Amino acid sequence: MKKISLLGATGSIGIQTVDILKNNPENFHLVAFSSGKNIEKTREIIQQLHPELVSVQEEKDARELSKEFPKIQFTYGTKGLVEVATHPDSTVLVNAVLGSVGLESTLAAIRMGKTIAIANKETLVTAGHLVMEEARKNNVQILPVDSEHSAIFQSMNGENPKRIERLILTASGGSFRDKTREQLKNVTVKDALNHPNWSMGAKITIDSATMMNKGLEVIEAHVLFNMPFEKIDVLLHKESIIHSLVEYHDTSVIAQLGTPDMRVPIQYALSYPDRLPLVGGTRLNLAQIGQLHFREVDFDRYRALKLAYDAGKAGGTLLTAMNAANEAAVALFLEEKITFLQIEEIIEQIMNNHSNILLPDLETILHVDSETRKTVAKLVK
Ligand SMILES: NC(=O)C1=CN([C@@H]2O[C@H](COP(=O)(O)OP(=O)(O)OC[C@H]3O[C@@H](n4cnc5c(N)ncnc54)[C@H](OP(=O)(O)O)[C@@H]3O)[C@@H](O)[C@H]2O)C=CC1
Ligand SMILES: CC(=O)[C@@H](O)[C@H](O)COP(=O)(O)O
Ligand SMILES: [Mn+2]
Repeated sequence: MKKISLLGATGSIGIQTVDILKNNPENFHLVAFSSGKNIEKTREIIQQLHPELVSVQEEKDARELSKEFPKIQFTYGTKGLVEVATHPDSTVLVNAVLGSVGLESTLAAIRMGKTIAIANKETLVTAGHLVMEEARKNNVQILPVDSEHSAIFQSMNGENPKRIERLILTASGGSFRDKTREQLKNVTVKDALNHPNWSMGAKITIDSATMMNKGLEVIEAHVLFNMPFEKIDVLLHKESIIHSLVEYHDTSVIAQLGTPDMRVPIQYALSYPDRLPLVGGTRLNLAQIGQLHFREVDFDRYRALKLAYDAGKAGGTLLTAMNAANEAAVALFLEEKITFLQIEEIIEQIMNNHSNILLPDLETILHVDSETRKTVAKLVK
């Protein structure tokens, strides 16, 4: 029986994780979870899985819930995320919270020796070197949940990492993959939220449309698999059936395939090194699909992807600034305060004006993160 702490239980990844836990009560037990502002969903999860500790975003919600559920302990805010992540009874942390707010709790859980199943890519982008260094020191495994990284992880199983020639991340191209840059000028939030293959949270769906999602994933792959950026490629593959590939030095290419269903990588990270049957999973029928398509990525069309490679190669606080600028700009786009193309313009402006600090400590990262968000807010006023 694995005992689980879950950050971001009310989100897209969180809800799918909860489903897996519900379907496998003999394998997993939810000890503690966090949510944000969705109190209805928080109640539902409490009633279904009876955790010991729950953290919400606002203090007032924690107070209200503790009246309703007197046997459960409630906490809130950033300290609440840390309390959930470090609950003494859990051995695994599933980090499915959105954004760099997940950083401190991840580091705290690693210091407690917990296995980390990580969907929260912003944490790995903003402070990958700190996370991996802490994991090494504490002999902790960081297991990928992101579909591409899970595919790479599965394609590396039993292989010697020194024999890898390159990692190939597949990209669907997002909601606007068939549009030119000219056509992107007038796209709406509603259009951008219409991902062709995946049903996900709003922020990552916009990231897919700008291709910043793939940029964050290139950096995530560099961090998780210790691979230089020159050996990480992106390949457009509109069907999202091949979830990513690893090419070896003997020219062999090993990939992981499947119908687009995030429950597969989530469950694999939870059951690793075993595999469990997926309740309600859809089997891949390649004969029915008939054809898969591949295309080289155009860095002029997908400027955000180029910016992410640039930040990745530079390293340091430029990564934090890029990530925070993206988080802030996407939030503004979702509030209809800026246009779609302004997202990458803002990121580029922040990156151009940033004085980079290499190998930053946690305090520096948190400072750059919050200052960048303030600068973006001022730029848009
Ligand atoms: N969705 C997907 O299929 C995939 C997602 N990922 C990554 O997983 C992470 C989560 O994505 P996704 O599930 O789509 O996101 P969602 O927006 O659907 O969910 C985010 C979760 O985080 C909570 N949350 C947001 N802000 C805060 C905050 N400030 N404090 C505490 N909790 C907060 C939300 O709470 P509430 O809703 O209650 O307010 C919710 O539980 C992201 O890093 C994303 O890139 C990676 C691969 C695929
Ligand atoms: C499901 C998942 O892992 C997402 O990150 C997905 O990859 C988004 O798809 P694209 O970024 O390829 O459009
Ligand atoms: Mn992904």
